Order: sequence, then C-alpha cells, then structure tokens
Amino acid sequence: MKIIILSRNAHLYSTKRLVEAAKKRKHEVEVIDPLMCDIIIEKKNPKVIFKGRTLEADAIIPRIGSSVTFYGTAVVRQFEMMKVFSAVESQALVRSRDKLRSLQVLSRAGLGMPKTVFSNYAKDVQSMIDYVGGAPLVIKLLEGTQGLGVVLAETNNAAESVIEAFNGLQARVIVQEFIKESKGADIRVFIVDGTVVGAMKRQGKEGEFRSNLHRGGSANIIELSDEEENAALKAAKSLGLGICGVDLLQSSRGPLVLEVNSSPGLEGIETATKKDIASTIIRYIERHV
Ligand SMILES: Nc1ncnc2c1ncn2[C@@H]1O[C@H](COP(=O)(O)OP(=O)(O)OP(=O)(O)O)[C@@H](O)[C@H]1O
Ligand SMILES: [Mg+2]
Ligand SMILES: [Mg+2]
Repeated sequence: MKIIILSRNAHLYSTKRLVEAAKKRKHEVEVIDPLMCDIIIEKKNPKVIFKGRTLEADAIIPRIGSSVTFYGTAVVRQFEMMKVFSAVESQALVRSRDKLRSLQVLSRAGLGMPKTVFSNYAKDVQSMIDYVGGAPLVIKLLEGTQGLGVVLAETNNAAESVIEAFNGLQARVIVQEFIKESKGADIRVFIVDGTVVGAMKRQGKEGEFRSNLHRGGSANIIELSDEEENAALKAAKSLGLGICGVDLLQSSRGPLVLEVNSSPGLEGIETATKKDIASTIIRYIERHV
C-alpha cells in the first residue's frame, strides 16, 4: 500500500523509523511536509496538491508539531475527506492539542488528574491559588510544550507574581495542584490501537520537577500496574486517539493523567523498551486499510 507520513522533517528519528518500518513491510512510503500542501475543495472532488502533483495514498501518518496544528490538521482532514485512512483522526488531534479541552474530556471519563483551574478573570489571582489549595502549585502555559512554560511556584507570593506576569503577556495559563509524591518523575505510556506497546518512567535531572527528556530527564523501562494501564487506555479511548503517548503521575491517590500526546516521539520509548514500535504502527495501519 501507499503510505504518506505528514512530517515537516524527514530527518527526525520518528519519521525515519516510520519510513524504515513501512519499507521493511514492503509498502511504498513518502514523507510530505503538510505545510507545503495545497488543499483544493470543490463538489465531491477533494484534493491535496504537493509541488504541482495530486497526492494519492491508502493511509497517512500525521506527525504534526504543535506549532502547526491548524494547517496540519486541515491537511489531515482533507485526506479523510478523500477516504484515506489516518493513523490519528484529525478531530482527535485537534482535541488533544488543547490541554484544557482534553482535561475536561478526561475528567468526564472519570480519570484521576491533578486538580486544575482555568479562569478568564485575570484580576482575582488569589482565588485561583486557593482553588488548588495554595502553594506549592504548578502554573502551565496552555500552549506550552516539551516542559517549557511549566513553572513550579513554591510560595503563594511566587505563584501570584508568575500568574500576573503571564496575564500581563496575555498568555493563558492553567493552575494545577502540585503532586509532590511523583518526585520529579512521570510515566509515558505509548498506546497503539487500544494496546499498550511500551511504557517508561522518566525522571527529571537533579533538582528539576519536570521529567521531560528535552529538559535533561532520563528514561527507564517500567512495568505498569493494572490501574496505570487501565487509566492510560481509558485516556486514549476517551480522546479517540489510535496512536498516543499518555503521561501519568504516580500519586498517593493512584495514577493521575497529565496529558495525552497525539504525535508522541519514538526515540525515547524505542530506546528505553528496545522495541520496534514503528513496525507496530505500520501493522496497525495494515489492519485498518
Ligand atoms: N501538577 C504537577 N505536579 C507535579 N509535577 C508536574 C505537574 N505538572 C507537570 N509536572 C511535571 O512537569 C512535566 C511537564 O509538564 P507537562 O507534561 O504538563 O507539560 P509539557 O511537557 O510542556 O507538555 P508536553 O509534554 O506536551 O511537551 C511533567 O512531565 C511532570 O514531570
Ligand atoms: Mg509533558
Ligand atoms: Mg503534550
């Protein structure tokens, strides 16, 4: 079959691995930058044009960076209109990109999460702080990624100044209860087609509460408890994601979902688990086309 990987950079580890896996399984595969695609809409004849050529495929794998969500998902949607199977549905992609919206959906699904507050009323900073039980607390930029824009405020005064600073920059933030028992670690659960295909525990570097590998954290393979596995699977299902990385914190009241990533990186998880997750993704596509 013909597979298109929508990615801005063919040299990224994840993109390269997906190309390799597709070729190994005898598929035709091409990496296309979604930002270089034109979308043609007319009665019953949707098309995607890339460098003057009309694209055709049996399946696409969206690897859409968060800075290009709007245009990237428009291209994914166009392929869906052309009845091309997408490994991640455009609707689910959009939904998962919005931290606030995903937390709302996850909370309805009955999943545990750090208590989270969002307010449109910037003046009353003190009540935002009070809602989560005061400092220490975590302040997050809604559009943050790779741990940037995530701040731990250790005192109420610090919390107040940071929230005010973000407000002054017109940046939208959520305020979250700080889960100290997780001790600077989180769990990344990689899910493909409703099955856990790998899990790792990421530990932030010394003195860092953020466990992101991009912030210098390290990763180790981990055996999930049933409760953790169920929480991750339920999170993926409630957001409708065929491929995703669910981030959990281990807390005294059980696993808490932090976020669900719809273009999870393969490097960390394949290195930690020594599994060929790229091929698992290709096999998932084969089952659905
Ligand atoms: N409420 C919290 N309590 C304790 N630690 C937290 C909390 N929120 C975040 N952290 C730590 O900070 C890290 C980064 O936070 P989060 O995953 O929410 O944002 P992000 O990493 O910027 O988003 P993305 O994963 O999409 O790049 C988490 O992996 C976790 O280690
Ligand atoms: Mg994260
Ligand atoms: Mg994320």
